[in-house]
Amino acid sequence: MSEGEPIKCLAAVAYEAGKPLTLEEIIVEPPKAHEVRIQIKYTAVCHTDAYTLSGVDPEGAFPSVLGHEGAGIVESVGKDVTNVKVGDHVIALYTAECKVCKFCKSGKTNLCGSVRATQGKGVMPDGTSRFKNLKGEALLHFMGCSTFSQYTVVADVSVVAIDPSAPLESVCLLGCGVTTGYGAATKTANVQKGETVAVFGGGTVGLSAIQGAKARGASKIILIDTNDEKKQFGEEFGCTDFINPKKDLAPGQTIVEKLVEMTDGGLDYTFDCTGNTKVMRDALEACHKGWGESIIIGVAAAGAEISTRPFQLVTGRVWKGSAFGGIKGRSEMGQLIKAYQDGTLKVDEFITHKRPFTEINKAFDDLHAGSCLRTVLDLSK
Ligand SMILES: NC(=O)C1=CN([C@@H]2O[C@H](COP(=O)(O)OP(=O)(O)OC[C@H]3O[C@@H](n4cnc5c(N)ncnc54)[C@H](OP(=O)(O)O)[C@@H]3O)[C@@H](O)[C@H]2O)C=CC1
Ligand SMILES: N[C@@H](CCC(=O)N[C@@H](CSC=O)C(=O)NCC(=O)O)C(=O)O
Ligand SMILES: [Zn+2]
Ligand SMILES: [Zn+2]
Repeated sequence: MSEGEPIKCLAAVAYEAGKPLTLEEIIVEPPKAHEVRIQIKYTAVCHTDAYTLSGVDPEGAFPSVLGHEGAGIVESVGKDVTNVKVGDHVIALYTAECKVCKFCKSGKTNLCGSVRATQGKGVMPDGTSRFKNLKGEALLHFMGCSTFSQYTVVADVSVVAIDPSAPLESVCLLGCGVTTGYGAATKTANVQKGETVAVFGGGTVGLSAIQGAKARGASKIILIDTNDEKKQFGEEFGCTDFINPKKDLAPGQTIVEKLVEMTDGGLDYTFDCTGNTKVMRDALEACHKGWGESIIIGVAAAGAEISTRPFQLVTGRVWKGSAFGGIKGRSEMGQLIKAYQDGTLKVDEFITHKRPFTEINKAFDDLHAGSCLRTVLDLSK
């Protein structure tokens, strides 16, 4: 029984920006009150992990244990934890849901204020870390999850129990990418039957937005990606058209002009799933005058800013953002799991690569290949 005791296990530690992760044994302390220790079984690598490791995230701090798209089994719980118990199958939530804070009670957002401040500093709500290396140096947490470790500790508001029959190897993707894109289309934008949609960036997030738009019966779903390999993926998830702006535009034509021409004046909804601020501008300006809404999902580096002519907004286009697809993790994850089990939500189709945990640095390399959507790492290997 490891309950109440520190656990020594394998983790991938980010010691320095821009450097590979170091696979080493670390010590994971037992959970304190309102904390949960999870044995992580599977984790995927999201573009945001690479973004933070690259050093451009204003909240990125080192040394830390990255990873936020993971699933596992509760090993032990601290005092006063009531929402999960030992043995539960769980998904870690980088967007907490406490159900009692101003945000949670507002009915207007899935953002939760309960642990966000300490989460952004890489510590648990009491201001300390549960991770240390074998030299005794504290290691920071990441996004309230730190799934690149065989064991992690999270706040109780940052974890949801799921149906144990759902394969953890697949549903770990609901911890970020799939939920984010699908929710952005079905919740944040709330796309309706017959509406038109353009998605910039055909990674897991963009393809999930396409999947959500298709589920809602969108009449036209255009995927824009600079990589032709994404056309086939786009079609598999439901896009009706594909544009590679590097080669599919007429001489002198802009992507905005092309999209406006294809949609009788512009899109009802556009989604940025690239993190590129120039793309964000195009996505806004490709919206229909009077009502088109552009949803920013992509994460941009420290110092990057968006711009457009205010006239674009004066004339009725709307700029919005979406975190974790607007999904409240503890209340709504069950519905997504069920949709996956019913076969109405594609998840397995995003797993293009599988690797043992010890190959985690190769999984970061995989991200740069057009053929890779997600690499799932098995933490038992
Ligand atoms: N708001 C939120 O809650 C979340 C945000 N994110 C963010 O969403 C973004 C997408 O994540 P993910 O799907 O994992 O990332 P990927 O890198 O897998 O997907 C991005 C896609 O956009 C393509 N792309 C890059 N530049 C352009 C461009 N100028 N025009 C069109 N397409 C382009 C990329 O092509 P290529 O590979 O050739 O560069 C790639 O196919 C990231 O910024 C990530 O950090 C992720 C999860 C949650
Ligand atoms: N830390 C960054 C911002 C990073 C960011 O925007 N994260 C997204 C999730 S990305 C998942 O893969 C998000 O949900 N943000 C909301 C939040 O509360 O963090 C910075 O400081 O710019
Ligand atoms: Zn992510
Ligand atoms: Zn809350």
